[in-house]
Parts: sequence; structure tokens; C-alpha cells
Amino acid sequence: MTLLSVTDLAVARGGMRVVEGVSFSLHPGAALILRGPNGIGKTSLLRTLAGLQPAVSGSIEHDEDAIAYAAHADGLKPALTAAENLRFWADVFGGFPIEAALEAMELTALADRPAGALSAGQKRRLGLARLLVTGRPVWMLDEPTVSLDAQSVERFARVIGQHLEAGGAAILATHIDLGLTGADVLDLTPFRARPGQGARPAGFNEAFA
Ligand SMILES: Nc1ncnc2c1ncn2[C@@H]1O[C@H](COP(=O)(O)OP(=O)(O)OP(=O)(O)O)[C@@H](O)[C@H]1O
Repeated sequence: MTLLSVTDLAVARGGMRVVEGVSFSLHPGAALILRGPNGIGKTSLLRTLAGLQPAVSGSIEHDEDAIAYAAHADGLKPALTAAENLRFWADVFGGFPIEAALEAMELTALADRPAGALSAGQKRRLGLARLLVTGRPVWMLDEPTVSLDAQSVERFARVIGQHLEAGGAAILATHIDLGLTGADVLDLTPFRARPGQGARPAGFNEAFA
């Protein structure tokens, strides 16, 4: 069984092709770590895989509603409490209970605090707790550990491990070692796009992506 299959993918950003020739597949229980220098295209690849921008060429195959994407920004509503933020997302994604997600990211004691009044690390924990109420099998994470202290990184690594054990999969752009045993590493450096190739799919305007 394959949760995600990527074949000969080319990805652009800002009208420039950034990476090309990327192929891999993800099975239940698999983790893929994206590596490469700043600006190589890790975020652009994740955005493309998550459907936020079209591929330049190549194919991305997965079941409908398979992917949950956690971007750099936490996407929180500051006036809503931590619990209300999670409940909002749980309702969007299908009504998964929020208590276990709060507990998993050590947010139970902060459940009634407005998200806008959380610290940077607490906001990040709440943004990541959102993944747990999506019920989606493929998690895509862009620098998930930014602002997290060592204990929270450990906790988050455990959450990912449990997700993998339960048959999920994850792709992470991260510069730190989360200790995920058996994770594959995909360094994008060899996939840097050659100059002079077409960058945009026909009719695509990034202003609306
Ligand atoms: N909104 C944008 N408009 C134009 N170009 C962009 C935009 N966002 C990123 N880029 C450019 O696209 C290229 C790929 O950026 P991307 O953010 O995907 O890299 P990255 O590997 O995630 O980098 P980092 O490790 O610094 O997060 C870079 O050269 C970057 O400058």
C-alpha cells in the first residue's frame, strides 16, 4: 500500500523552477526528512505536495483528503482559546476529539487561554496539535520544531512516532534530528533545477496561490 507517490516532479516558486526530477513514495509507517540548503525548495516542494500550488510537471498521487499540512505559520485564530482553535479545526476535518490532542502536546492546562496570549513555543505546540484532530494519514511539516524547547521537541517526536506506528506517514523539512528511527532522508541538492527550463504550469498565477 502506498499513501503518497511522487514521480519526476518539478516545482517552481516566484516564477522560477527550483527543483526537478523528484520521485519517491511513502508507505504507512514511513517518514521522509527533506534536507538541503536554505532556498533549495523544501517549502516549495511541501506546498506543491499539499496542493497549495500546482506542480510544473510530474505527478503526485494520493487518496483524497490524505494530507494535513503544517506550514511555517501556525494559522491560529488569536481571539479564540486554544481549545476553541482545535475544536474549529476538528469540526472542519470531521469532528475528532480535541482532548487527546491537547494532552499530547501538553496544552491541557492552557486550553482556555486565548491563542494570542500563548508564548511562541506554546503557539507552535497548538499548531502541531491541529494535526492530531485532522484524522489524515500523511502529515507534511515545515520546520515543525521552530520555537520548541528540548522537552517539547522530544514530545513532538513521540507524537510523530505514534502517528507512524498507527500506520500514518510524515514528510518533514527540518534541520534538526528528531531521532525518528528508520526515517529516509531526501537531500534536494542534486535536484536543483537547471537554468532555462520552463517554470510555470500554463495559466498559473502565483498571486492567487
Ligand atoms: N513568495 C516567493 N516569491 C518568490 N520567490 C520565492 C518566494 N518564496 C520563496 N522564494 C524563493 O524560492 C526558492 C525556494 O524557497 P523555499 O522557501 O522553497 O526554500 P527552502 O528550502 O524551504 O528554504 P529554507 O531552508 O530557507 O526554509 C528560494 O530561492 C526563495 O528565495
